Amino acid sequence: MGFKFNNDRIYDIIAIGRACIDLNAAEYNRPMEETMTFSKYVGGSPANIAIGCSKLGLKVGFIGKIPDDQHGNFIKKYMADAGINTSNMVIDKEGHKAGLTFTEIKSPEECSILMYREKAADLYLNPSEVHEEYIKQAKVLLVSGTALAQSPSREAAIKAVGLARKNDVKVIFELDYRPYTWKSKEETAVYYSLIAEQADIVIGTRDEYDTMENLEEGMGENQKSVNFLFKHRPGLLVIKHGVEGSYAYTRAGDVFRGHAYKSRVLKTFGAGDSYASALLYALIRGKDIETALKFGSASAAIVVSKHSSSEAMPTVDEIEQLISENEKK
Ligand SMILES: Nc1ncnc2c1ncn2[C@@H]1O[C@H](COP(=O)(O)OP(=O)(O)O)[C@@H](O)[C@H]1O
Ligand SMILES: O=C(O)C[C@@H](O)[C@H](O)C(=O)COP(=O)(O)O
Repeated sequence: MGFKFNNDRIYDIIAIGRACIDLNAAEYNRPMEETMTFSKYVGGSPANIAIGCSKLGLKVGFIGKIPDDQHGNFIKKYMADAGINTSNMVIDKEGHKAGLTFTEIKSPEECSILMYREKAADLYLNPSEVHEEYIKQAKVLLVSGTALAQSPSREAAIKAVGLARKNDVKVIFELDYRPYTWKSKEETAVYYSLIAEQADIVIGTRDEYDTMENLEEGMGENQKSVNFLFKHRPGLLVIKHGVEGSYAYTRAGDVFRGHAYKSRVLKTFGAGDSYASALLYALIRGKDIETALKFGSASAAIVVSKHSSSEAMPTVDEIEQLISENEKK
């Protein structure tokens, strides 16, 4: 069973949200306090997903705001070189800076991120900088939950969803909960449910669904989330459970399980973004949901074995090879 997209569009997917900088610990197995060297990559969940999709061969566009400085130049050039259309990446003229994410690799299982999101340029994307002419050229609009954290980026993202709905562009909501940018969990739940109810596909971890439902982490249940969201617009819900794998629920009542693949894990971050890019690639290319879950899991297994989130995004061949090696076992 697959998911139908509008095929007469220039872009397979347009993502809206942050394009930032990741500074990943270049020294492994030590706390950040003792880490002296970091490697720079483009980061930010929607940018990572856009890069992953482009590397898989999809035609990708991006809507966002980047700083008017060396980091902004780096982000724009990297994304353009990755094949992404950057015509709707607006340069901030008010002195806002790039969001920075430092990562810590204490052990393959114990990783964390430290985000600098104060006055990040992406949060200043204005609704007037979101254009219907651009959005209507896409099959899919990918909205990152973090874009809803503050105004005016919040209104920009809500406008984009409205334009997508008006122009029959499928809305994919990646919950992408980063507490650093939000004022309160109560507020997060309000905006998350508002957009999830209007989306065609929602993707998130079990904890992120708990946040959307305004529950303490660990208190939610997949079936209750599914019952709630299928009262609204979504046709497909994807709930991720880390190394335990993931589940996809369809409005028709089907449930599919995706298993995580064994990997030589270097760090855990990057799993979610690589998973989303390959899952969406597979769905957009008309593959069935079970195959899409395999694509997502295989892509994540590859990225957790590498140092970055964006640069490490795999090719279709690498993903297919990992899947077929596991099917021979
Ligand atoms: N340690 C791991 N080894 C292999 N695959 C993993 C690992 N962690 C996560 N994955 C894969 O990545 C997917 C998304 O990971 P998850 O941790 O649930 O999301 P997020 O990174 O957004 O928190 C999982 O469903 C699984 O397939
Ligand atoms: O999303 C960010 O701003 C940070 C990412 O760029 C970083 O690489 C990361 O944390 C990715 O983790 P994931 O959500 O597990 O894919």
